[in-house]
Amino acid sequence: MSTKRTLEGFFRPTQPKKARVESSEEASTHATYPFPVSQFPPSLKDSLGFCPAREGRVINEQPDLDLLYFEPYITKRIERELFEFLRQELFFYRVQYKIKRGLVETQINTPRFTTVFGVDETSYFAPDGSLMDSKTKTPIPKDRYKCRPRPLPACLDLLRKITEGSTVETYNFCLINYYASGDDSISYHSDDERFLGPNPAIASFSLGAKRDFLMKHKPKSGFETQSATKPLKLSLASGDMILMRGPTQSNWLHSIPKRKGTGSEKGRINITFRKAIVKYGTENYYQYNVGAGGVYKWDPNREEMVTWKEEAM
Ligand SMILES: O=C(O)CCC(=O)C(=O)O
Ligand SMILES: [Fe+2]
Repeated sequence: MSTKRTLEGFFRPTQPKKARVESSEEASTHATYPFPVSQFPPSLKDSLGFCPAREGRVINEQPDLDLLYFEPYITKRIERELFEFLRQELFFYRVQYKIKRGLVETQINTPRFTTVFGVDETSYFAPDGSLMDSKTKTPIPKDRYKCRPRPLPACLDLLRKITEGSTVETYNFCLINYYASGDDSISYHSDDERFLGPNPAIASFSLGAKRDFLMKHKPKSGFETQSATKPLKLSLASGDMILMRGPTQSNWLHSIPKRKGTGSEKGRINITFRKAIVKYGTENYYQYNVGAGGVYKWDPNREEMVTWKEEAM
């Protein structure tokens, strides 16, 4: 063995426990990002061209329900790589906020990691990353938003375009949840905010650990007779995508309940694509998915989310 190789071996840094995910040289940058987000490696980009892997199955046999379930959407060949890539490349938040009911103020700790990209229809990002007014095509006034909207990084924008093609809908927002373990959850809610317009379509991807997705009809008011609806339980697997559309959001609630000992500790990423039509939607999404706290990033050596510090880059 030559001296050179011996020395190289001596100085080689200790390997991380898990090999880092392959990532390409170019990355998406923006003044609002804490750090650049890598582009998909060619292996991922090429295989996404073959998605959806299956046709969607319509689930609409109950009142006010219209789902299109792709089982899976992301081909088996790449779902693991896509999960590892996104978990490693994105920045996340653990948002805290206060709600006031009457005189009582309660602190809410969002029980999952979140992040968001996008801007509502009244604005768009110019190629240089600046925000423009959709009507006048001129730069927006500095004070239009209480938050600092972020463009979708190239990797998520590619997935958005593919999703638009297969759902025949358009989206300008990408929200991401990371459920680190079975203790992370989202309680029963519906995504029928007025800023999404009537009958919003929401495309929701699952990657990583399998988790139960529960749906139940909204309670009827006291005067109405209880409609004959059955709660629904879908076991969402890595690569699956569920499109919720039509009257679904205004009539049904959905949740990911806490779960123990079913592999949930391996972590699950949920990606939703939505379309916000007014400025308030942008402010709401950044308030509840970025907030004012610190940045978290996946640490491949510790295999957990850790607080990210600028000097660590
Ligand atoms: O994680 C999921 O599958 C659902 C997430 C969700 O409902 C939401 O972010 O509004
Ligand atoms: Fe939701």
